[in-house]
Amino acid sequence: MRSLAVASPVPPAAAHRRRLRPSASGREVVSQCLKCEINQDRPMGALRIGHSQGNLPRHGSKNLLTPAAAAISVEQVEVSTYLPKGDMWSVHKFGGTCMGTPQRIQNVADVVLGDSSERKLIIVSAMSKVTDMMYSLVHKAQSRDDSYTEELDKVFEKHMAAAKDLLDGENLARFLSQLHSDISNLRAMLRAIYIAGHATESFSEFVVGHGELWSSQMLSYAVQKSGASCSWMDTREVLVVKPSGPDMVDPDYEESEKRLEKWFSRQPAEIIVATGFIASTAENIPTTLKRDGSDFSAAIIGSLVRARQVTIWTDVDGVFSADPRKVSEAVILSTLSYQEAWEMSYFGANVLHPRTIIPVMKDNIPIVIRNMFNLSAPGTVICKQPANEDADLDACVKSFATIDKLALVNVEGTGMAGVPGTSSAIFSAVKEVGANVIMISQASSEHSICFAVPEKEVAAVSAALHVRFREALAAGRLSKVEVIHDCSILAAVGLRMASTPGVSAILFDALAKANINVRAIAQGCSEYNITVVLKQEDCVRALRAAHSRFFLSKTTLAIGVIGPGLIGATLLNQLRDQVAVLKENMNIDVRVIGITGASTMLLSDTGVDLTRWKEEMQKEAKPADLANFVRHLSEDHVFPNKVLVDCTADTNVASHYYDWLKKGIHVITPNKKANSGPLDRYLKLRTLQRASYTHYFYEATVGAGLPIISTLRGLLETGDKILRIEGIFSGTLSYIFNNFEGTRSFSDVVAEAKEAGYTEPDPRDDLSGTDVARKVIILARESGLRLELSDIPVESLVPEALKSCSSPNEFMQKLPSFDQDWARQRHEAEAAGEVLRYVGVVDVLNGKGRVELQRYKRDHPFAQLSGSDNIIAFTTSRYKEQPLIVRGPGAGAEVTAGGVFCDILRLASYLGAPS
Ligand SMILES: NC(=O)c1ccc[n+]([C@@H]2O[C@H](COP(=O)([O-])OP(=O)(O)OC[C@H]3O[C@@H](n4cnc5c(N)ncnc54)[C@H](O)[C@@H]3O)[C@@H](O)[C@H]2O)c1
Ligand SMILES: N[C@@H](CCO)C(=O)O
Ligand code: NA
Repeated sequence: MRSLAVASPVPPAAAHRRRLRPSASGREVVSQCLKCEINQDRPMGALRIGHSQGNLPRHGSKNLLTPAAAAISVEQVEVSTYLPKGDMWSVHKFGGTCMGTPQRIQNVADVVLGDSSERKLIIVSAMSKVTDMMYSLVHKAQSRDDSYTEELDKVFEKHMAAAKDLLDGENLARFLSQLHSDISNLRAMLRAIYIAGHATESFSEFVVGHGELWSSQMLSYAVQKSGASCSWMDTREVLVVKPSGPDMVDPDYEESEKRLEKWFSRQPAEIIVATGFIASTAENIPTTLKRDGSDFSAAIIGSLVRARQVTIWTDVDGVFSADPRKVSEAVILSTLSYQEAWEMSYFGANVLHPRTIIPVMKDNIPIVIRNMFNLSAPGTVICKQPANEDADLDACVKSFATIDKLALVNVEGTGMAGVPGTSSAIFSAVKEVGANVIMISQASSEHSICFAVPEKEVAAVSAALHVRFREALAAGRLSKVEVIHDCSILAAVGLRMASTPGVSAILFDALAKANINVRAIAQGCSEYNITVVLKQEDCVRALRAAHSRFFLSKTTLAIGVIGPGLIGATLLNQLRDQVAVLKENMNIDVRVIGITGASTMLLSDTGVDLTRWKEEMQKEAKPADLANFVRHLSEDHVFPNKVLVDCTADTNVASHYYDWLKKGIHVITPNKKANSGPLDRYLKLRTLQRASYTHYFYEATVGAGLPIISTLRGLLETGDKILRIEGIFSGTLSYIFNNFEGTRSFSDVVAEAKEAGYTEPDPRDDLSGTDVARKVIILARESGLRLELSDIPVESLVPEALKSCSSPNEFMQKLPSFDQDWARQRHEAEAAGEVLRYVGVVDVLNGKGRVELQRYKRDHPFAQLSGSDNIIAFTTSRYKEQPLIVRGPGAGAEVTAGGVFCDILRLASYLGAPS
């Protein structure tokens, strides 16, 4: 910690002897005549000050208003108390909302008293809305609008009411007498402005500064009530500033420090409550610190006393990692470097104005942003970044910000390369039309240069460039001056970011995965920001994608479940039981943000409560509308990665996969319809999948949760050659023939399979062999064969007479009449020492597939199955003598939903989740 800069050589007793008491009129601190003071120029001289009220003083030829609109006389006394500096001081600034009501002012007093620092300097803004009221008074008076008088009355009443609530006894009387006097001075002054129809800058600055005078006096009395030693400071006596541009001032530190020392020598209280916002010029004309003035006051004063810390009290918990209105998952940052705070405020983040940071930055004084209305929030500390802070990649990025309503201008042509002066010519043309260039990017080939300007300025810029480069364009040295409208900037802000390998990769990867196109990129050498230009319509999505990649769990998936039937519902329940574990162990944040059935749908922005999705579905659901459902998933939420899980058996739903993938929505499904549908559609879908960053997984379409598709992929991708795939692919038919024994009837066993959840929604899809044929086609296509479903000869087990049944129920009712036929077939096989098995074959060598009922000897592996077992044998170049066999339950709710869940995690890991 820093040591004391200046210690007091004078014992405290001496200090108190010289201290000025509050004047009879109620001013806690009596103003000194600054002009005389300057003339006398006695560095350590303290002043004894007389005080009279009501007159406007005259200095030289100028009609001046002293800080408190009070005329004063000055006489000298010797210096007795020096201003101590350093760690003993803490500075607090309370904004207008913190001072909004008497109760809040009392809360502020309590916070001040609760700070155990040895010395405290408290800077306050005017009560909320008062500064605006004061500006409006001036505005009305100079526009000769009589109503300024009523407005002045309101200002008076507001402060009187607040004071009556907050104070009592002598303090109240003092405050009210001062308030009366100030208001009557203001009335006179506003009258003068009204008559003149004009207010000079110093007149209006004088008027508006009263809000701070009153709020700070009330606070200082409130603090005094507790018996604490507290003085009130009118910072116009201390803070000296000089104009440094339109609506900007620079502090004069040296002069301010001198004046502060003198002020302190007269009032060496432990707590000083001071006005924010107001100051005076070197000529002692009252002025203000302009926008965000009180923060600036606090920073300057903090620097003058070399404070331990400056705390800015406001109504938010601290500085957010992104605009919380756009990114609901934005987090409060615990620390920020001064430069990061600078960058962020440039991008419009509600941080401190950059100039507020400068005074404290030079002394490395931390600024803490705290919430007055949530004292438990630790806030954000803005300080010098410790050099040894661990270089965690993610920690490099502190926040994201966006700027909308921009246009990119692209100047292109071969005549630019190696020609010095082109960029100067471009930007001087831009300057002539007064446009503000927000970002510039030029690739080193020098054939083009592009820059971003506000959309409203681009027409003028473009016209100016066309005029400036008319000849170059005509001669073809420049090929075009192009404008790209409706752009936004996304900026990532962070110290060391630009110099840490991998940060931009993560950023661009997140954008790519969210399917966002980047139009231009700029990264300064300043290390503090990477700027990308993108289409405005993509901007919020890009912001969320980038933000969630760096700030949320590493991989966030927003899921839409279509078809909460047997598999869909089971999946939702499995997710319910596992999401917390995934978040904790794998950093995967899974949110189901929509569920749609055939008739109703449930939408959520942040995630359905999976413990009660069924009730919600009944209570909150809207009529199902797939287009709206998909729109919700692609637009209405903060999550960058979206996946639709199709748990229907619907061909129509499957026909949308292509469009969804194109929109950047991943697709996961146990529905076989897309992969076994028309070949051209299938190929189109797969081509798109391969060409994009969007994923399509369908492991559960074959063998339910068994690793069939992934095994086949593994073989193919490592260069093995598939010769033949053969197996029992139907859980239903496996179950039926495994259990069709003894005295049991065929129809009973089918009903059992249906009951167990093995069958398709319509069991005829299983018995007809269609379901198996679809699986054969899926594996055949996966192996490279270009077959249509109709190319697969299928032996159907559905009796001809039942094919036309109108419903699955009717079919099930009529099935028993065919039990006799089935019993006969089975007995014939048994007599030969064989069993019936329904198999599918992909004959890759001959480019064919088939599905048929076959008889196998009792010792054949296909005869050894039980339950709903699937068995799939891959014969390949590597597995030629003995096939690679995958066996296990190949249907049923839990295993199928488990297979779909597995695909969801596969997706998460493709998107960057840890393995
Ligand atoms: N059951 C299994 O063992 C198993 C195994 C592997 C694959 N599959 C496949 O899983 C899928 C679901 O099977 P299931 O057994 O859960 O069937 P199911 O009939 O129980 O569920 C399907 C659900 O989808 C709904 N639905 C139908 N059309 C819809 C639409 N257009 N929009 C929204 N919802 C719609 C239905 O109302 C129903 O709730 C099927 O494609 C099936 O082939 C099932
Ligand atoms: N009905 C199918 C579900 C698995 O795709 C079966 O029985 O195998
Ligand atoms: Na599978």
